[in-house]
Amino acid sequence: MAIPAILDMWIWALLMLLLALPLLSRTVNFYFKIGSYCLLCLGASLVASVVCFLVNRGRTVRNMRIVKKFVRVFKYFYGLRLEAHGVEKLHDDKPCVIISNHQSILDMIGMMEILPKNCIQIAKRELVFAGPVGLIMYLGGVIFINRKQTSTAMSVMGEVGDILVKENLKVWIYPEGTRNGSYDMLPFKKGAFYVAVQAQVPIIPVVYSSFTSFYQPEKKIFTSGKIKIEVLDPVKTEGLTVEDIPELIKTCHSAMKEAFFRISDKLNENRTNDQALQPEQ
Ligand SMILES: CCCCCCCC/C=C\CCCCCCCC(=O)SCCNC(=O)CCNC(=O)[C@H](O)C(C)(C)COP(=O)(O)OP(=O)(O)OC[C@H]1O[C@@H](n2cnc3c(N)ncnc32)[C@H](O)[C@@H]1OP(=O)(O)O
Ligand SMILES: CCCCCCCCCCCCCC(=O)OC[C@@H](O)COP(=O)(O)O
Repeated sequence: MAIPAILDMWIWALLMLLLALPLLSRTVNFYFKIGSYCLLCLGASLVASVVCFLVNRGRTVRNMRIVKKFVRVFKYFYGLRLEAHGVEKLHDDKPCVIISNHQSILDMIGMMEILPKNCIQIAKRELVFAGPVGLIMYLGGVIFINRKQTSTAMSVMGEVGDILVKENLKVWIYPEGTRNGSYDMLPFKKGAFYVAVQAQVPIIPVVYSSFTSFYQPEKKIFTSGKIKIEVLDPVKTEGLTVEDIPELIKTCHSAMKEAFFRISDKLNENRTNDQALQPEQ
């Protein structure tokens, strides 16, 4: 008996939907999680801004302790387990430049997990306009730079170099200069190294394992997962000058890249060969 064409079409449509459901649910899950993360950031920023005003009455790096308390809760909402090693290297009450790889807007969770006291951050200027998120960054002492204008960015970073020792501050900079979700590390921008050499303070590299085991925006994947954090040994800059900066960058980049592949490797097992993190040849 021939199935009426209209019924046949509906059966096909239903079959297609059932087949697409896992993909659909993955995509729905991805946007739900990212959307909720942004809303969480906005809402928490608003509340944290009020608390910061009440407690510290304005812009001060001390507000970052309040930000930390809020952001450190986020990992539980997304089933992210963070495992940090060497964090004690950040607890020296002395100025330094902290540099770390930058993979996504989720990096805030990893940063706030280990952010030491009196540590300001360098951010792109656009973020100051992200509503309450920009407000809480401003209140927390974040320094905003215009990446499109090297000269002004350099002078702002130069000012950072001046206050580090004067005010016993640390500064956290993402030397890749932008989010990088690839299986590798981008070449480093030079600003962080100029600041460290100018202030003659150590550079402390921090490496986060690849998020690709649980977070791949291009494939709409955002599941629970594990982030390994490794704080590497401080790199001295005493006695160095701007001529030493290219070598300094190479030293930091290769140490971080080695650590990145090492701590990401285990998260790599279920990845196809061509995608696997390939250690430097
Ligand atoms: C309560 C709930 C809250 C929930 C919400 C969360 C709130 C969280 C709160 C708080 C945490 C906030 C965390 C914020 C995170 C934000 C992340 C970002 O936005 S990352 C993007 C911005 N960061 C960077 O871009 C830094 C890295 N970039 C640099 O350092 C660059 O060097 C820069 C921008 C200074 C210039 O970049 P170029 O693109 O021009 O490239 P180059 O190659 O580095 O420099 C070009 C030439 O300028 C010279 N130069 C660079 N810096 C110099 C300097 N300081 N002095 C002299 N010359 C310098 C270099 O020698 C080079 O010259 P020759 O080509 O070698 O001849
Ligand atoms: C009013 C609009 C509000 C929009 C919601 C804001 C939610 C923000 C979530 C926290 C952002 C934390 C800072 C961060 O990680 O920014 C990423 C930048 O490095 C991006 O640089 P780039 O675009 O990769 O060059």
